[in-house]
Amino acid sequence: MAELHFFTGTMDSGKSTLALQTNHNHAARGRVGRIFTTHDRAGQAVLSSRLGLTHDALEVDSDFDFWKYVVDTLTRGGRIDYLICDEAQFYSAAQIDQLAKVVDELQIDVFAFGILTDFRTQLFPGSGRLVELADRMNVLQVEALCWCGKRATHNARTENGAMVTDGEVVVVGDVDQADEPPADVAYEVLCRQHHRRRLTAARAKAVSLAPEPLPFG
Ligand SMILES: Nc1ncnc2c1ncn2[C@@H]1O[C@H](COP(=O)(O)OP(=O)(O)O)[C@@H](O)[C@H]1O
Ligand SMILES: Cc1cn([C@H]2C[C@H](O)[C@@H](COP(=O)(O)O)O2)c(=O)[nH]c1=O
Repeated sequence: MAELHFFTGTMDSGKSTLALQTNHNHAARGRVGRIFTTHDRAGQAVLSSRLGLTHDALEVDSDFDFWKYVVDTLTRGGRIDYLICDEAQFYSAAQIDQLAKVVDELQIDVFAFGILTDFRTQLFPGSGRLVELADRMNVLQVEALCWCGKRATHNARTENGAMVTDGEVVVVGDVDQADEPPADVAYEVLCRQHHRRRLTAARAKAVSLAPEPLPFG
């Protein structure tokens, strides 16, 4: 039986790497797949992993119809055994419904990868629909870590080094590896407590270096 799989984790937890590995393993056994992504950091129509691997992909724009694409391909004699769908948080709820229909009606496996929540801690529409519809939901085993050492569960956005909670939902960017000077817009993965307190690594460092008044008069 084909299934709709959803693999999720924070930014930088290895989702795109796993997407490429999944494709590699299925292709190595002679299965024929299609790779989709949207708004990848590396540009249009490419799926990229921070480990350096990339693969050509089909770019999913807002009016792309997965059901129509697959049915058209099969009707023209093409073969599709599975779909790899990266950055699935950016897909619309309707596109996730199309993926579920592809699984149920055409017995084609779908492997979707994406972050659950945005920089405001709210579910992306595509991810929310995947949580509702997926046969299997898997949280990535490689844990991204907050600066404090706890498991990172949230994606923070920083602007010029300061964490923000207002702005456009979709802004392509990368995790800020303590860049100096900080990027205009970057991301940092945090545990919930430090996301709530807006305590990024840079701010925690600044606070810890601030001179402390002695407890004497
Ligand atoms: N230089 C490196 N050496 C080993 N692992 C790395 C290196 N750079 C990145 N990684 C691994 O790659 C992961 C990010 O992979 P990626 O697939 O791009 O993540 P995601 O798609 O979830 O944002 C990191 O969590 C880390 O485990
Ligand atoms: C939290 C958040 C992220 N994004 C963007 C930033 C990146 O381009 C992708 C996530 O990619 P990754 O492979 O999981 O690192 O999403 C965004 O647009 N809005 C957000 O709130």
